[in-house]
Amino acid sequence: MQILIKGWVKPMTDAVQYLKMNGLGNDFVVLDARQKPLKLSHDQVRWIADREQGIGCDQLIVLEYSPLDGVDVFMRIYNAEGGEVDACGNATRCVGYLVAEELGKKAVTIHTNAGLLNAELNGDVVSVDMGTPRLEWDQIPLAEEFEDTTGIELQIGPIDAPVLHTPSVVNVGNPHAIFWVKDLDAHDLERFGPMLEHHPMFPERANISLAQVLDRDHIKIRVWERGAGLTQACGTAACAVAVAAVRKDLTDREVTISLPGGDLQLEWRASDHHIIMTGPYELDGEGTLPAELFEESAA
Ligand SMILES: N[C@H](CCC[C@H](N)C(=O)O)C(=O)O
Repeated sequence: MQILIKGWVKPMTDAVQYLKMNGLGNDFVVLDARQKPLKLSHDQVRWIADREQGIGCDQLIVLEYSPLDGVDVFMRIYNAEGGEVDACGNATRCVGYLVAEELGKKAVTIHTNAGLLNAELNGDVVSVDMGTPRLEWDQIPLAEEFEDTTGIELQIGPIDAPVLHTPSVVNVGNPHAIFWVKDLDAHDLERFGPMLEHHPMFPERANISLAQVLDRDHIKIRVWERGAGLTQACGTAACAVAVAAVRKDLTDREVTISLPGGDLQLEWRASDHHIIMTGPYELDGEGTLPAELFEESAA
């Protein structure tokens, strides 16, 4: 049986084909492991994600069958550093497109470790219901208890002269810390990102966003992603920032989030507290992984 997704024909050979996709420049290698299960080691993921030695991507996405009835696909997500994570907004739009095209449906259900996500294909954009945010300190999670997660106290910098910051924290299937700034370009995120990602306050580390509110319906952000570093865009960060901005009454519930790679439309719906993220998807190409990549696992 062959699966045709816009020309991505899976020959029934041992070669492992992949698609290259991106959401606003946040790029992915997508493998379809539904016909032939794939068990990837940390090192194999890192090789695939490596932009010099391998194929190059921010995240590796593996499609599997979901064990749940009525669910169209299971989406497994690995960061470039090799670890598996539970949510990836931009990739969810890309997978939503792939599976909707393949099944000839407009709306599909995607199973992730963070829960079931509904994606709807509307021409050149996909809208994803990313579910409801988790807002309690132990759901982020944080190492210390905070009543108000719209602004926690975070000591950063040298022991003898620490600087107190008060980021907002939100979990949208993965942990996010949002630092509100007046001028996005005045901060060296490449330098601060890794320190903040690994701050002891975040036992599962965190995705770090700098957010500049431009208007009640527009926020500009840059993101240092956990396990991937600076990316052109981060869908879950856009979701987290939109939720945090409403909680702090900085914006209304429908907001445009501008990232270096482009804009996402976000709504944190008042009726059911679901986060609806709408944005583009792009199919960049396809290829075949080298057979030797899998020889080591046979060894
Ligand atoms: N780095 C994220 C996963 C990818 C998120 C991002 N690519 C997105 O579009 O949401 C994490 O470790 O939680």
